[in-house]
Amino acid sequence: MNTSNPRIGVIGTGAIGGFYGLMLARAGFEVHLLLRSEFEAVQRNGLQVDSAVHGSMQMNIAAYADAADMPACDWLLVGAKTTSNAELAPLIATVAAPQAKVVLLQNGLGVEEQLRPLLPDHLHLLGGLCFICVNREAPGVIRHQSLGAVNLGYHSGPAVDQAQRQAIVEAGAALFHAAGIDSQAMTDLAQARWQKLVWNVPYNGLSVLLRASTTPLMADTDSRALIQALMAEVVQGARACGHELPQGYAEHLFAVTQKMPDYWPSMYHDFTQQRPLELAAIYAEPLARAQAAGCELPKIQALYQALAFIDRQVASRGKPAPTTTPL
Ligand SMILES: NC(=O)C1=CN([C@@H]2O[C@H](COP(=O)(O)OP(=O)(O)OC[C@H]3O[C@@H](n4cnc5c(N)ncnc54)[C@H](OP(=O)(O)O)[C@@H]3O)[C@@H](O)[C@H]2O)C=CC1
Ligand SMILES: CC(C)(CO)C(=O)C(=O)O
Repeated sequence: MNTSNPRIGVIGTGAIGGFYGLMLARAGFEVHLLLRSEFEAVQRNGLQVDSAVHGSMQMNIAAYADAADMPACDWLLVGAKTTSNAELAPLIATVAAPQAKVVLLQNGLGVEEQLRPLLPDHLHLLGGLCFICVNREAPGVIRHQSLGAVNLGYHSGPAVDQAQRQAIVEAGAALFHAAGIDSQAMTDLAQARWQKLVWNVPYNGLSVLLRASTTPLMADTDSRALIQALMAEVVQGARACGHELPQGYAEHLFAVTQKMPDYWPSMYHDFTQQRPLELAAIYAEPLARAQAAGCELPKIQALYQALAFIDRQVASRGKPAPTTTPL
């Protein structure tokens, strides 16, 4: 592998993949983007990120509609939704250089465990937790509203010991640093995935169920109370599974969200676009793990059941007419 100028492939170039892909390309890295519905637009016009933090950025970056056409990459950033991972596994294997690092830039729990058996053993698998507000606005156009950090942790692969695992994670964080992105090398990916759920469990699901973005969700007494109760259950589930989250973490996230611009979580965009919701990774897996540890999470369970109904309705009926559109 090329350590001085690693080749970076983005598998699934949507909001997350496009934002980080463009930032890395802008920093001088060789970046290759795999796209599907937006391939022609990006090949024709390049990729554009309208960022409230970095300004408007536009770049022509090598774009592909077929993974077989991509060169072998040292780092693969998976930016597709968790619902696509199984179908993406053969594409990842096709594009990966020997001993490539595959980084799942995704929310939820159990995503690495689901993908691992579908990948060749010689690939390193990492998780990446993205603290950012981005969404696709038009084909090849991404809106970046705020934040941007990516925290990385090693999951599995040929690394022989903890020192080697940590060196790989630090090398990944260094790539993001070089692109001006905050990134921490984490030692405990499972804990970090639970921690991120403290935000995603309440806000992602409630945005779909109540058709509301963060500002109205935080302004209403009942939805505020519900957010706090859901956050408390995630903390409880994490504890039952052996992950004691930092004291006051839920309160911290609540305060951070109050300072964020009004935001529609990515699950809401999936709902309005009639795409499958990331329910397995964000709800079913944490519920199953907590239950296996003897811990019931009734409010999360109820939210999950309501969302599963909506998800099935969308899948079976096609387009519902959303009552609200994202801002
Ligand atoms: N958006 C955000 O602010 C945040 C998102 N996350 C997480 O990041 C992950 C990605 O989310 P996000 O970027 O919002 O998702 P998007 O829907 O914006 O992007 C997903 C991309 O993957 C592409 N894709 C899916 N399957 C394939 C395939 N078989 N071949 C090629 N491309 C494919 C989609 O293409 P197509 O257009 O054809 O569907 C789309 O471009 C999720 O797990 C989400 O929860 C985490 C933090 C913040
Ligand atoms: C919590 C938030 C909004 C920003 O950190 C995010 O990362 C998400 O939408 O998943």
